Amino acid sequence: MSVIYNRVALIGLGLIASSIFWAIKRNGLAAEVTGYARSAETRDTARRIGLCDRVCDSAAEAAADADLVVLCVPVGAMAAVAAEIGPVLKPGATVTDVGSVKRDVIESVSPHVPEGVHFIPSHPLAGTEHSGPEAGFAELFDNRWWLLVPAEGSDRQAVARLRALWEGVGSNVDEMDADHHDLVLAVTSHAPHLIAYTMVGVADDLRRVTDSEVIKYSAAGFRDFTRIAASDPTMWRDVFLTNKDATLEILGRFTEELFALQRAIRTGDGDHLHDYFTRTRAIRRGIIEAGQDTDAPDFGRVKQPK
Ligand SMILES: NC(=O)c1ccc[n+]([C@@H]2O[C@H](COP(=O)([O-])OP(=O)(O)OC[C@H]3O[C@@H](n4cnc5c(N)ncnc54)[C@H](O)[C@@H]3O)[C@@H](O)[C@H]2O)c1
Ligand SMILES: O=C(O)C(=O)C[C@]1(C(=O)O)C=C[C@@H](O)C=C1
Repeated sequence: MSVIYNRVALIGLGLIASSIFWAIKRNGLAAEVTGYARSAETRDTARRIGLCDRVCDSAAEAAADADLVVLCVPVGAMAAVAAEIGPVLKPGATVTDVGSVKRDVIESVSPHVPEGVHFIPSHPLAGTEHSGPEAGFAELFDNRWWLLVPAEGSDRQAVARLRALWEGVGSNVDEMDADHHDLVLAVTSHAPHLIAYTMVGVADDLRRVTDSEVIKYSAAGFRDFTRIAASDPTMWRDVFLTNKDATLEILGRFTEELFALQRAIRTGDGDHLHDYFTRTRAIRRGIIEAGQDTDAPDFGRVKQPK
């Protein structure tokens, strides 16, 4: 593949930034990648592991002269970082972000983006429960969605160029409106994370009753919850504070369904439970059949006779 941006700057050097760096290097998509992280310790680690061609001591130094700046910090830190780099951005450059929430990021970053610089928010639908500069790997975005959230009237050439970069790191790219994005992600990512955090919290409370059995005998379903609940506390605090309305809307619906299932269990309504689980199983089969979860152990096996 060929160079898409001459110089890319990564602000915030954690899981997502380091994965972007390794994926850019894998396919030679930029001539130079600069980087900055707030803590000196993270910058030292980045230098030690060769993360970025040049690690800078300020966000402004990393962003100056960049053709593309990627904001890879927690959603709540986006505004401060944008304010710091705004004055040094060169005309014609593009700024994007990888934040898990889009409306809030647009409102907090846009005021700091000068005229003549393209701001094209984006979001990779890929991650792990790990964080920090050593957590990244080049394959993270392979065959995952990467959503672009351009404002109406955005420069289409700038959008196409950013699309080419994210396709170059292995993703499938789609465009979406910010509010729709935040609602969809509240269903598919934000509410599920909150439920996992809660379930693990409940188990931890119970542990005092059952000693270490909850951990010792934890079945696969619970182990999946513990993986999700190990995700970065700062990142997820910011997600819930900035995608408040959509998350509360989905949690409201979740609670209603939970009460209905609770009632079915109490009244012995097996038909309700069976019908409900049949419906949800069909959703899982649909995801696998659409080829959207190639990591799943049951991938390719769903067409067996029922
Ligand atoms: N982890 C995921 O699964 C995932 C997936 C998709 C998108 N995202 C989004 O990507 C962004 C980064 O997440 P991550 O998982 O890479 O986090 P991370 O914790 O691994 O890295 C965040 C980095 O930002 C730095 N940072 C924090 N505040 C800063 C500030 N004010 N100035 C400069 N640097 C600062 C931290 O030191 C760290 O290096 C978040 O906005 C998150 O919502 C995360
Ligand atoms: O796989 C995981 O560990 C993730 O939580 C990744 C995940 C998700 O919910 O799917 C988390 C947050 C994002 O903004 C995008 C992806």
